[in-house]
Amino acid sequence: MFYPLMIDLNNKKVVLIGGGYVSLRKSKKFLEYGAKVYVVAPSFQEDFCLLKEAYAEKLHLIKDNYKSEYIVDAFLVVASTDSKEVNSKIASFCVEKNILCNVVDDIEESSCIVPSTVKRGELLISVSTLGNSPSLCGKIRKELEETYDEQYEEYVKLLGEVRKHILESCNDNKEKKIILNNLVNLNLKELREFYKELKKSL
Ligand SMILES: C[C@@]1(CC(=O)O)c2cc3[nH]c(cc4nc(cc5[nH]c(cc(n2)[C@H]1CCC(=O)O)[C@@](C)(CC(=O)O)[C@@H]5CCC(=O)O)C(CC(=O)O)=C4CCC(=O)O)c(CCC(=O)O)c3CC(=O)O
Ligand SMILES: NC(=O)C1=CN([C@@H]2O[C@H](COP(=O)(O)OP(=O)(O)OC[C@H]3O[C@@H](n4cnc5c(N)ncnc54)[C@H](O)[C@@H]3O)[C@@H](O)[C@H]2O)C=CC1
Repeated sequence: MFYPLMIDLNNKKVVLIGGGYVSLRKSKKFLEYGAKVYVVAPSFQEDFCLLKEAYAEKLHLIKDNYKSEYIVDAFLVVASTDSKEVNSKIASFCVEKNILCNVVDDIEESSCIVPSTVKRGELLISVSTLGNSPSLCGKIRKELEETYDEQYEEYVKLLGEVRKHILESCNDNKEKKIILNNLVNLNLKELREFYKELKKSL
């Protein structure tokens, strides 16, 4: 059973074995979330060069076939070669060493899988079908991107600011909860006004 959990990957060592399209897509995402990314493969999809230019410090490309020495100290490993045998060997090593492992061609051998995500600043929405249909994940993600548009970046940030002030200034727990519950019924314009008034009163 997969438990939905948010993991801080900042400066964590993530190793992807395989340098194809799937590895490229996943590497980009890990880099966006601050991981130190190592990719091991005998040959790389050409866009890895562009990614290396953008993330000179954080991305390391190692031209070699898989060897366990590349993953022994990893926090998270992605087995993303086009060989079932190699991917399976990587997965077994990770089980033995207690390393999180995402196997791109076998959910049964994966100890973690990657959901689709919509990120609007500090609002993060994830969608999973537990491997039944990655295409449905993509479809739902696109629908959510329309419902939760770019405005939500400012909206969630403001909610966070207002909440901080209310937690500091309101001592009545019941009242505090009612205010916080009702805040999310304001639209962005109303919330901006509310925040302006709140700051004036401090
Ligand atoms: C189990 C899992 C393991 C993992 O990778 O973590 C897995 C496994 C496999 N994917 C396959 C295929 C495709 N995957 C995508 C896309 C995504 N795949 C992602 C996650 C996951 N994929 C995990 C489960 C997620 C869940 O269901 O909750 C997403 C959400 C996140 C990400 O990878 O970043 C990202 C969507 C990004 C977005 O659009 O938002 C597309 C679409 C495309 O490429 O256009 C296709 C082709 C169409 C199709 O198959 O639907 C195959 C068959 C390979 C083969 O042909 O043999 C396997 C292996 C198998 O099924 O055994
Ligand atoms: N989880 C997902 O979202 C998806 C998974 N897949 C699966 O992912 C696998 C990989 O797909 P692509 O990236 O498109 O393949 P690809 O053919 O573009 O890339 C495969 C990579 O693996 C490398 N490789 C092969 N043997 C290796 C070894 N011993 N050590 C290190 N690297 C090695 C190759 O050099 C190449 O860079 C497919 O077999 C498919 O089953 C495919 C689509 C989506």
